[in-house]
Amino acid sequence: MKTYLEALNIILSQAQSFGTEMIHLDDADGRVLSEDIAADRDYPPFNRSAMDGYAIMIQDWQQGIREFGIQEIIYAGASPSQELKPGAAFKIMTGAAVPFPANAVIRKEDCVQTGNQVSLIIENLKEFQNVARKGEDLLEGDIALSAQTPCTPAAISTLATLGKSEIQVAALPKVALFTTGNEIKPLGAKVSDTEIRNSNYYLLRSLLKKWNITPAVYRHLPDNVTELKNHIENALDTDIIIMSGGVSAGDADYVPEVLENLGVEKLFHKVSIKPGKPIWCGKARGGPIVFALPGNPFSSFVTFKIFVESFLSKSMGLNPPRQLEGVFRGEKRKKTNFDEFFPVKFSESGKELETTSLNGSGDIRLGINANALAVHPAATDTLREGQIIPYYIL
Ligand SMILES: Nc1nc2c(c(=O)[nH]1)N[C@H]1C(S)=C(S)[C@@H](COP(=O)(O)OP(=O)(O)OC[C@H]3O[C@@H](n4cnc5c(N)ncnc54)[C@H](O)[C@@H]3O)O[C@H]1N2
Ligand code: MOO
Repeated sequence: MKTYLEALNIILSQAQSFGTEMIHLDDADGRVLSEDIAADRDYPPFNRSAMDGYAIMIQDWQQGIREFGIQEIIYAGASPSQELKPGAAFKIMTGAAVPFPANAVIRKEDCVQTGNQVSLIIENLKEFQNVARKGEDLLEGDIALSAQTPCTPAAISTLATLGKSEIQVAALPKVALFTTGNEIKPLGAKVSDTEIRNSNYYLLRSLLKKWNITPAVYRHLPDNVTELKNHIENALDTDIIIMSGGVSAGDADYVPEVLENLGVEKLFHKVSIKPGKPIWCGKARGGPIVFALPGNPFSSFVTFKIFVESFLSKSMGLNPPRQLEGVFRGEKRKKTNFDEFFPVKFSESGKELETTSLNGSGDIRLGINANALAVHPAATDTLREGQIIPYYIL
């Protein structure tokens, strides 16, 4: 049986770009740039006043002038009608261009204006005080954002500043999602005493949404070889097939055999982890990678986070989810000799990890208060207070 790191390496070696596409900036949230973005001009594009105040020539200050006649008012976006004269000041607003030969701005609070005269009540003044100089953020042609930058709010704001209303981003994969199981009913349907509702559809849909992916194909399939075969076969033109349930040892766990009979080459079946041991992963030649996740809700969740997200990250040109280290609080035993993933809450410092409640991988609340998944390493029987362990942020 593979360890999860071995399984992860196999999955990462399958990662590949899904191409690129042009999108509008309105739709860019969470997408990943696939082009370098150069500054179209210097930024700031002009010497920009950082304060509401008065713009003067430092040379006047150096010659001892402390009282100036106000020559003109400059609002943001405007230019003065005449060049600044010696001994004069412009009243100026934050964001306005400080026009040559003005080269210092004294903020309003440090001045007293009487009629059309302004007196400076400061001790020192430096050249370009309170002025953000043209090009000090970026020079025209500088790379402002490089390919593979995620479109965070800050990146989107920068793109807007640069006038990029259309951007090239990594294309999203075409995903088929199948849940399986005769006992699983859709929301709204009547459930008998032995049936349950289809939470994994909503779980996996929600996990995909974070990646801006909406499954192109979705079906709930019964534990029936013919139905499984027909629907999976029809989805072999996608980039990724994600399935839940039907992968362990039960008499109705047909998913691995159906996939193999369809020519999907097995990459691995079973990984030495808990939860998620029965995961099956394969690749159709020239077709999709298939993640057949175990049906228990917490198992589907963990295997999606560890395996599917790593695959998506690398394929989209992002760094895979990072393994961090934290200090375990409490005591935890394990019976298996597998790596065990368990839900934890990390403290504000991000360093202390406290176990949150979970009643096995079938717990319908999936360790709901957790913000991270910690790893109880295979070789350690008992985790003790203060032990350093790996974790992944959820
Ligand atoms: N003899 C063995 N039995 C089991 C093994 C094993 O190694 N030997 N592994 C266990 C482990 S670990 C897991 S995890 C489960 C995984 O089983 P399957 O992937 O075959 O999943 P199912 O049997 O179809 O379902 C498991 C569990 O999850 C519920 N489920 C399934 N789909 C959904 C859904 N869409 N929404 C909500 N809940 C779902 C299902 O009703 C079952 O309770 O196998 C163990 N058995
Ligand atoms: O590994 Mo299973 O995923 O515990 O229930």
